[in-house]
Amino acid sequence: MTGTVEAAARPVLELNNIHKSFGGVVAIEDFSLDLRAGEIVALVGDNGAGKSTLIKIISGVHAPTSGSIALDGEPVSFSDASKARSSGIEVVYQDLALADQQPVYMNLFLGRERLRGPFGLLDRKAMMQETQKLVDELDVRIPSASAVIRDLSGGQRQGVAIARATHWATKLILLDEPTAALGVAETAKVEKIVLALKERNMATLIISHSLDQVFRLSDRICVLRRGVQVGVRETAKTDKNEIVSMITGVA
Ligand SMILES: Nc1ncnc2c1ncn2[C@@H]1O[C@H](COP(=O)(O)OP(=O)(O)OP(=O)(O)O)[C@@H](O)[C@H]1O
Repeated sequence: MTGTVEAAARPVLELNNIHKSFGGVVAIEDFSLDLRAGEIVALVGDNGAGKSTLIKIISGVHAPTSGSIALDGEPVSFSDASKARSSGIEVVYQDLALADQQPVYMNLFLGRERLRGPFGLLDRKAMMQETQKLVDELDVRIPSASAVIRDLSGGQRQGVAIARATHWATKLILLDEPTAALGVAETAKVEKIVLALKERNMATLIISHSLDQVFRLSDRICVLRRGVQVGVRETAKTDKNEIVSMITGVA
């Protein structure tokens, strides 16, 4: 039992003193944050604060100039995004990377298809069944696992993208403005799916420009200002005024 408690308390992701420059531009100056299983942390900050750069560092797209990253207590250094993916980190971007002409189940397994038999044929039945189970669990409302992506609404597509990330992520899901392109009703549905990630014990980091959304979804809020982590607050113990003044630096 003690072991379980310790495992739950240990951060899934630790970012320590991350710094990132692009030539002369300092995008991240000094950033540290821990993320735990089953929690949603919102990353907020003004335009250009460095939020997307951080997501790209965690997901292996950019290497930090200095600083260290640990996953489950083990130091990691990803040479590219596929290394981060194979370590259990998945990203959902605002502009979806879904194949429009393909059915939902093929998108779920894109590049990682299930094969069967000696000739390595696509195991469509297994992929469809797994997809259906997952979309049911996450309550992603789509007509069926074989529906074609182009026939789905924006919210349904984003639901599929999050389901795909959930299927492959073992540790961490990064959501970069997942509802930026959606209307109110669709946003509400996607937020429900994001909240369901907590029940799957996933650690989730979400970038959002909507403070209303941040307060609906997150357990903690991490504020970034000009590349510096200026504070982390428990959502239940702060309010919008405090977060806005942390974002802007104006008390
Ligand atoms: N590949 C790059 N080359 C040079 N500079 C970059 C690069 N990527 C980001 N930057 C710079 O780093 C800083 C942080 O940018 P970033 O996109 O991470 O901010 P952001 O908080 O995600 O902003 P937004 O909310 O507008 O998306 C900016 O000054 C940006 O111009």
